[in-house]
Amino acid sequence: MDFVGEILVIVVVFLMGFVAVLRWNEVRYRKKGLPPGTMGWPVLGETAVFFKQGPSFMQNRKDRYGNIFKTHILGCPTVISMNPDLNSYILLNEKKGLVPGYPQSMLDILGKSNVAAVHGPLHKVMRNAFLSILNPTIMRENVFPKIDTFMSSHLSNWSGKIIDLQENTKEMAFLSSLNLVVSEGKSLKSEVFMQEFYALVSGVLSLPINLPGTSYRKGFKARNAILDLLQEIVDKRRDSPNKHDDLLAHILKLENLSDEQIIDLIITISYSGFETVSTTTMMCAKYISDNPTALQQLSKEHIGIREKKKSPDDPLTWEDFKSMHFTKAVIYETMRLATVVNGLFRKTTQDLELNGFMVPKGWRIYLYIRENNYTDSFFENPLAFNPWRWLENNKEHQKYFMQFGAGCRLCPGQEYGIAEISAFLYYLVTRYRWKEVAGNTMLSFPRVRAPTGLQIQVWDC
Ligand code: HEM
Repeated sequence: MDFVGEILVIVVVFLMGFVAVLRWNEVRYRKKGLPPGTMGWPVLGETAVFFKQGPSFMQNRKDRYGNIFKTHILGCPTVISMNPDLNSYILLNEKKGLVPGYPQSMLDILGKSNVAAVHGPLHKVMRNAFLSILNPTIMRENVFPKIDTFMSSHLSNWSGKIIDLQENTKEMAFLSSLNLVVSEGKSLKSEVFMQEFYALVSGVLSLPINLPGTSYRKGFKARNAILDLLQEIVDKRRDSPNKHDDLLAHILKLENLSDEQIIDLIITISYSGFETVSTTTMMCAKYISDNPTALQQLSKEHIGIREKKKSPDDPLTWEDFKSMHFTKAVIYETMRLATVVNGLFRKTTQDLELNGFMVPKGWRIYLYIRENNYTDSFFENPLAFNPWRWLENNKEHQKYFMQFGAGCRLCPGQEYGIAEISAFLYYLVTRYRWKEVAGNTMLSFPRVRAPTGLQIQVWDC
């Protein structure tokens, strides 16, 4: 056989090998009653194509198999549901064996007491702890004034500068919650802390492959560094006679929480409000500058609040925040149109029948909620930025708006997050005018992000 012939034989053998492995992987998941779909490669499944194609991966499979199908992503056999009513049912029925099913990477990196990952009695303990430290009185008297002071200072001296809103809002979300949770945050090498935190965030949704250079390995290392920093703060606090006025002081008053649970709670607060808040804030600024009528109405609301104050520099009050109805509508509409949260993960604790399909025990379910936001029977003219729709009395579409989740997992940081974004927008709109600099492009999946940043040129009002 000549050289070309040998190469051909090798290629054919390889191709046959690939096909055999793919086929074997399909056959081993062929159980009666499972939804239709494909499983891809052993271990890797269809993760790469899922991330690469995002919404079109979903649409292709929906066209081929219907709105419930199986696949293998992020290291697990997974059923994807694009059925809005089934998604609501799953979120409202955790007790029927539909518990959170976030990928292993998230549990390893955010900790095994992370509220969003645990279920049963531990979930109750951690969620109650969370709700008690962000209760309405603490929110009004302690948290909101701090958010306001932080935002007022964060948005000072922007005039004449080019600001990268993506970087800036990330920094804002991280520092704002660090400042609130541990008041030592600022003096505590916050730059080092921030870099470790960014590495932790990138590892949270990754394949759990612990090899040098993987996001998972970097995220895990960052977790350990953050654990050391936080443990040092907790130890010092316990030995300190000084009084502190931050969320950690409230957390340390809670009974029956171990140090590990306290630290996981701090990481959860910082993580949960990081990407959601920073992305929503960045996209709010983008949408209002693209929609002059919305910007005009927002300015009117904010200037109205400022004009009622003795001095324009007086801080925002809780009552001011509560009166910002149009601001809240802008935030909701931004979350809908940009789809800050694409989907939620659940896991079955027993074999379950869902919509006529069998989902085996231990499988993941990915509730793909993105599509609801662009369905015209839920949101008329869904591709238009229309904050006014949230001021109407139509509650029907709100049932399908799941950006804050639903049921016993409904986001407990919702008001805190909206307060941060509202205060940011207030100082942006009342102090500055801005214009996007050319060359900004946006990607929408798996995260909303501007690969080269979102630059704006800023002037004083
Ligand atoms: C615009 C901002 C935000 C969005 C879009 C958002 C979205 C969500 C969603 C969709 C869930 C449900 C997850 C699930 O069912 O698996 C959730 C849960 C959660 N969120 Fe938020 N969130 C935001 C802000 C925040 C903030 C600022 C915090 C912290 C202060 C926070 C803390 C949490 C926690 C701890 C949970 C888990 C609750 C549980 O499992 O009981 N979130 N969030």
